[in-house]
Parts: sequence; structure tokens; C-alpha cells
Amino acid sequence: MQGAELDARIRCSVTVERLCPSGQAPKRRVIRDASLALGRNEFRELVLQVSDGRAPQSFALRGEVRLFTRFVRDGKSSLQLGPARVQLLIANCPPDSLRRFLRLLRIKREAAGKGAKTVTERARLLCSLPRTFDTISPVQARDVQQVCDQRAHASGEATPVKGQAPRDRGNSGLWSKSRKRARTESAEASDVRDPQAADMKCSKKLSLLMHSRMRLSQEQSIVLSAVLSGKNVFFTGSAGTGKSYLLKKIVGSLPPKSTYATASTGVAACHVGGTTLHAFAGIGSGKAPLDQCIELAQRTGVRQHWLSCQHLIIDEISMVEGKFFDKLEAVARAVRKRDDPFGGIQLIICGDFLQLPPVSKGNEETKFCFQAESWRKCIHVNMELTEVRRQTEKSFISLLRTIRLGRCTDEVTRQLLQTATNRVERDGILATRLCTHKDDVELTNERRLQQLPGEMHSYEAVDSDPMLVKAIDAQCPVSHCIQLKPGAQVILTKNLDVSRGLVNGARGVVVEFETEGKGLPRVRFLCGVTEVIRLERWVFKGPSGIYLSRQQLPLKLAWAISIHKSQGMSLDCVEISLSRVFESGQAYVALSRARNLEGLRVLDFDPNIVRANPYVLQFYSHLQKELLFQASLHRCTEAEEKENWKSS
Ligand SMILES: Nc1ncnc2c1ncn2[C@@H]1O[C@H](COP(=O)(O)OP(=O)(O)OP(=O)(O)O)[C@@H](O)[C@H]1O
Ligand SMILES: [Mg+2]
Repeated sequence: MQGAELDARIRCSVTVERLCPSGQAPKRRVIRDASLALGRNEFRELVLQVSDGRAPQSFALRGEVRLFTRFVRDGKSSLQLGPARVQLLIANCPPDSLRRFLRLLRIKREAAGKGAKTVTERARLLCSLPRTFDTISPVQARDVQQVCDQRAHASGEATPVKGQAPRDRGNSGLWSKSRKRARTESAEASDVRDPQAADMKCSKKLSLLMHSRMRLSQEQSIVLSAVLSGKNVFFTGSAGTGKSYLLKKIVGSLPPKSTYATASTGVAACHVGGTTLHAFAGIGSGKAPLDQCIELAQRTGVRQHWLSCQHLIIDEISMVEGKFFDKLEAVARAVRKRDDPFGGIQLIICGDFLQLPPVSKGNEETKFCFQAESWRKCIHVNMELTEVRRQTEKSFISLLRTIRLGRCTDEVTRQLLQTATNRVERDGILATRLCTHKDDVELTNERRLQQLPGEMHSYEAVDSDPMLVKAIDAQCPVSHCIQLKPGAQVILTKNLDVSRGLVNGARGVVVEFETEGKGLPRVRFLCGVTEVIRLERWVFKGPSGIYLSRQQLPLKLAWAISIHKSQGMSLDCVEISLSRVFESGQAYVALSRARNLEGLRVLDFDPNIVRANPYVLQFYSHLQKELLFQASLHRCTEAEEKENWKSS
């Protein structure tokens, strides 16, 4: 199937509810594994076709159609088809596919607008045309123009009252009535005065909307295809090659009911909208004997995860302990009563073993996951991302590559020593110090905030469950209480507007506070933008599988951050003191957070602290050979296929 056709057809669970006029309970039919397609019938009307693999049912989108999109993130949506008194409840759809499907539906429906010919019931009955269903064509320039015309027309008809959605569109019910959209619509209404500008704005907006899907590189797409083919995949790659970016795309491409996104740390889990691996597993630290762990995993709530999980995603695998992985594998088989590796769950694992290793306490011996006994039998395919996306300077990428392997040539040492004099501060934005020890971070941030003159402003988060503040703290990248003063150094913890540089990790300084309302902070960022920062919401799965959320400012104090917390982040301007580095990979993680050499200042650099674990190096050396072998095999098969094709 091509992209456009993919957008027009989704696999999901569909419940068809027929509402009875007499007020009786609706008649329901549940199709668990349905195909839902958008197309046109013999009268060129828009039609939704639901199929369970046998007889398809069609629903023409005539008259009023109401669309509910609040839970698209969970793969759910519903459509009320007014005249037919039918409701379609969509569930368990890969969220990205659902988003694209609904976007296509909205645009096609709006493009048809009022101009759509209505076929009378009589004409329908008398018509001799055979019943047909053609999958809808992709969005064309013509559709975009029609939508813009419709919008301009609707705005012209509606009284352009600020903050009020045009009546006509409100009635169609196809656009959710969120305040944000109402704002946009009122802005559109004011564009009526300059129809040409409004038209251009509208086409630009629509074209952005249609092309806003996350673009993957070729190598990222190959990994996604391997995942969608059902294989157990481990993909690796150096820092910044887009592993977590791809993982988010993978999460959005799988059915939500049976997909569990996890990571070794809370912050990494939040990046992929999931939970920690420990919270998913429900077996505590996993150090208890196997039968006790199995018992723990059989508890109500926990058992349900193990049984419903068909795709388990794990980010930052380098920090998962090997023995813990073996325990999980055995628990999975026991709880699911299946002898296949991991009880038949598809594993999608990613990380870079040359970054931070599992946390060890005291003299306890820790193993990497690839040293787990069950690793080899669980992983079918190893893949590597090679294109670095975080950094663009070739020389910096090559420097980082050397450090990653635990080497430090004279040239690398010279380049890093040279950064000690870098003036990374700009416009009052100081460098973030990456610290090896957590205590240093808290002390530094508290002390520097206290030292600032000016009034302190406090912001309390609104949590979905105030009893679970600790669980939310463990996963959310922002604290329950944030305190700021003018001059506070901050870092953005969410992508707000990628095109303007307001991305996760963007560095800034608080310049002032609004005098009205909540007294929100105005922050000047390194990218040159000064913006009032508003409350944002984070949603993630809590330990018992229910969704938790926090509403808070997407800011964190940024005089200092721990290297452990920085794993997975991209940072604008950093200062690193490497004298107390104690782990292999720690120096590499710290250095690879920077986007470029100019944004980096390394203090007290000693080449001896650059280390890579010898077992990890050995693992990667085997992996490289395996990948080379796979690639040559692939080339041979391709050549053979070409040869066969020529001779046939
Ligand atoms: N296909 C892509 N298109 C646009 N930007 C991308 C793409 N892939 C990755 N990026 C960007 O590259 C940067 C690094 O990506 P990401 O954090 O996913 O890397 P990573 O491999 O997980 O790094 P780390 O090992 O440090 O966790 C991010 O800013 C991300 O948005
Ligand atoms: Mg990552």
C-alpha cells in the first residue's frame, strides 16, 4: 500500500452502535479486528466502510457528522453519523495511523462542503448503478483550495466575534471545539478583510498539516519495517542517531492496547510516553528468587499487563541490568504460560551500550543486558543507526566517535582542552554544568537561585492524582513545585515549537514575570526567541497501568544537571567538569549532549577518564561483523533476484 492509501485505511476495533428512535438501548456490534476505510460510493459520496474480512458495511457521510478526537493518543475516537443514527466507536488503532486517517477525513469532508450534491432517496432507489467503493484519493491541491474557499465563505457568513467559532462550522461538528481552535478560527475570521492573505495562510496551514508526519531517514524506516514485520528487534547507534525519535514513531505505529512503551529511567520513559520497565514488570528490584517474582507478577493489575502485552518497547537498554532482564524473560514465560522466549512478546529494544551502564550498588556485580543468558534467544534482528542527527559538524561527530570507543588521541585532547576558553554564555544565558554527582546538582541550583536578587515566584503542579506525587515525580521531567526569579537559568523540557527553536533542551533565562493572571515567566532563549511560558501537560502510564498526568511549566533550573539525568537529552550550551568521572561511558554521555563544539566548555580534562567497557567493545565488534555479513547477504540476494528477473 502507498502512503496515501495507508492514510485512508486503518486496522482497529470498531463498535457499530445503532441508536433507536424510541429511546431503547442501542444495538451494538463489536468487530475486534476491523478494517475501516474512507472512500466514495457510486454517487461519489464520502463513505466509511467497515469490514471484518467478510461482508463490508458502508456508512455514507451525509448531513451532520460529529467527530470526537480527545483520546486519539490512546488510539480511540468516535464518529456520530446524524441522519443514519449510527455511532462508530474506534479503539485500539495505532495512534499515528488514526491521526492521519481523521485528518484525511476532515479535509475531504470540508473540501466537499456545502457544494456536495445531495442525492435524493428517490434517485437512490431508482438508480441502476452497481454498488461500488473506491478508496479515497490523497489530498490534492484542489481539495486544499476548496477547503480554503469554504473557510473564507464560512468566516464571511459568521459574525467575526472574537473567541467564537463560526456558527456554520460549529454545527458541522467536524471540528473539535477546543479553545485553541476557536482562537484560530476567530483569527481566520479576521482574515476576511484580506482574502488573498487568508487564502495563502490557509493553504500553507493545510499543507503543513498534511505533511506533518514525523519524517524518518532511510535507515530509521528500515528499522520501523522490521518492527512492523513482528520481529524482535534490537537497534543501537551512537548518541544522537535518533533512536528515541524513532521509538516514538514505533509507539505511534502499533496498537495501543497491546503495546507497552518503557525505559530504564523515568525521564527516558516520559520521552516515549510510557512507564519505567520496573513499573511495568511489577517484580520490584527483581532480586527475589524467581518463584517470588512470579508471584509478584501474578498480582491483580500487574498480571493484566503481562497478559495483554504483545509488543514491549524498552529505551535506554544500556542501563537495564542483565540479571533483571533474565528474570523478566522467565516471569513472562511463567505468567503467560508460553514457552517461547519472553512468553511470545515482541521485543523492541534500543539503546547504546557505550553510554551509561546499569547502576551498581556497593560491590554488587552487574551485567549488561547483552550478557543476559536469554538475550540471544530473544533478539532476532540487530540493527544500527549510523547517521548522527544531534550534531552536524563533521569534526565534532568524529571526536565523539573516538571518545565513545574509549580512545582519546592527542588531537582529541587538544580540541577538548581548547574548549576550556570557549565563551558559551550569550545574552545572560550561562552554560549548564553537567555534574557526575546528584548532590552537586541540587546544591548548585538551590544556591544560585537563592543568590539572585528579586522576588521568588512559585508554581505548584496540578497532578491527576495528588496521592501519587512520588510516582509522578519519578517519571515527569518537571518538579511538583518550580521556583523562579528574574535571571534564573532554565531549560525547556518539552518541544513547544520546533520551527522556532523552542525544543526540549533549549536553554534560556527568565527575564520577567507577567503582572496578571498566574504571573507566568517570560523566558529569553539562546535561539533568540523571547516567550511567555505557559502550563503544559505530561501524560504517562503509572505503575498500575493507568494514565497519570501533571500540568506544570515546562521548565527546569539549569545551572546544573546530572550526567545521569542528561542521558537522552540534547543541550544548547554546556560546561563539563570531568575530574570526578567514575563510570565507563560517562564522559561520552556528557560530551555528546552538546550540539556543537562552540556550545561546549570542558574544564579540567584528563584523557585518562575516557573509558569504554571492554565487554561492550567486544560485543560491538561482534555486532559489526554480524551487520556486515547481513548486509553482504542482502546484496547477494538482491543481485540474484535481479539476475533471475533478467533471465525469466
Ligand atoms: N528523522 C529525524 N528527523 C528530524 N529530526 C530527527 C530525526 N531523527 C532524530 N532527530 C533529532 O535528532 C536529535 C537526536 O535524536 P534522539 O534524541 O532520538 O537520539 P538518540 O539516538 O536517542 O540519542 P541518545 O543516545 O543520546 O539518547 C533530536 O533532536 C531529534 O529530534
Ligand atoms: Mg535516546
